[in-house]
Amino acid sequence: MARVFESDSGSGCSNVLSLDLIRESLIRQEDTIVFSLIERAKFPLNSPAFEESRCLDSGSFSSLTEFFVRETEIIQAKVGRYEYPEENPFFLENIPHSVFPTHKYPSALHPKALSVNINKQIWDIYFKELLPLFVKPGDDGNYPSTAASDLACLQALSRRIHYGKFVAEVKFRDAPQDYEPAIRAQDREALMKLLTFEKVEEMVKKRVQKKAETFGQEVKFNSGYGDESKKKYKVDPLLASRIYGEWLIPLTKLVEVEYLLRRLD
Ligand SMILES: C=C(O[C@@H]1C=C(C(=O)O)C=C[C@H]1O)C(=O)O
Repeated sequence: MARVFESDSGSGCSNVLSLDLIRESLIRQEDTIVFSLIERAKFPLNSPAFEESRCLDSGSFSSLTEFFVRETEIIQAKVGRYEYPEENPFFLENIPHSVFPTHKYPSALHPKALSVNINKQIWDIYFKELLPLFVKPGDDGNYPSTAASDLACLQALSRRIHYGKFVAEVKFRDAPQDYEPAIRAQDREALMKLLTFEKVEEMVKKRVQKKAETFGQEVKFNSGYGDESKKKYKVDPLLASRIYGEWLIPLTKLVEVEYLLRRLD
C-alpha cells in the first residue's frame, strides 16, 4: 500500500499531508476489503474455529482463530509490521519489535495516536455481527483456511478504520481554528459534526456496492450478460454497502474523534 505521507524534502521533518491522497488510499483499500469478504464467503461460518476455547500446551485457553492471529501478529511484528502507524495489532501484549532495521519515516501523527486502538471492538463486531451476515451458516471443518481468511478480513478492516487517525490529522491541520475549541471542550458531538462529510459517505457506499457487483459476479460465457436479474454475486452488493454504512464508516469516525480528543495533549 503506497504511503500517504511523503517526507518533505526541504526541511526533512515536516510532512506533506493531503486529504485527497488519504481518500485515494481509502478507495484502494475498498478493493482489498471487498475481495477479503468474497474470499471469506467461500467458507461457511465455521464457528468452532473462533468460539471454542481449548487448553494449549502453555496452559492458557484460546480459540484456534485467536491463537492463529496472535502467532501471526508476532511473526509480522518481527518483520516490522507494527512500526507503521497504519497497522495496529489485535493483541497488544507481547508484541515484539522488528528484528530487522526499519525505514524510519517522520511521524505524521501526534504521539498519542499510539493509544488509539479499537481492535477489541472490531474483533467483537466482526465475529458477532458482520460474519453471520455475509457467510452461509454451517461447519465444514476447514478451520485453518477459515482462520486465515478471517485474519485477512480483520486486518483489512482494522487498517481502514484506523486510517481515521490520518484523516483526522489532515482535517485538523487544514482548520485548527475550527477544531481547537471543540478539542479543548472535549466535545465529541461537535468534533463528529466538524469531520463528517455526508456526500463523501454516500459516494463511498455507492462505490462499494458497485465494486462488490463487479468483483463478486459469477463470470459466465454466452449467458447472463444484459440480464441483471439473473446475476449472482458471491457477497450481496447491498450488504457490502451496508457493512460500510453501518459499521466501517461509523468506526472510522469514532477513531477520528478519539484521535482528535488527544490532539492537543
Ligand atoms: C474518512 C473521512 O471522514 C468521514 C468518514 C468517511 C468514511 O469513513 O468513509 C467519509 C466521510 C467523512 O464523513 C473523509 O472525510 O474522507
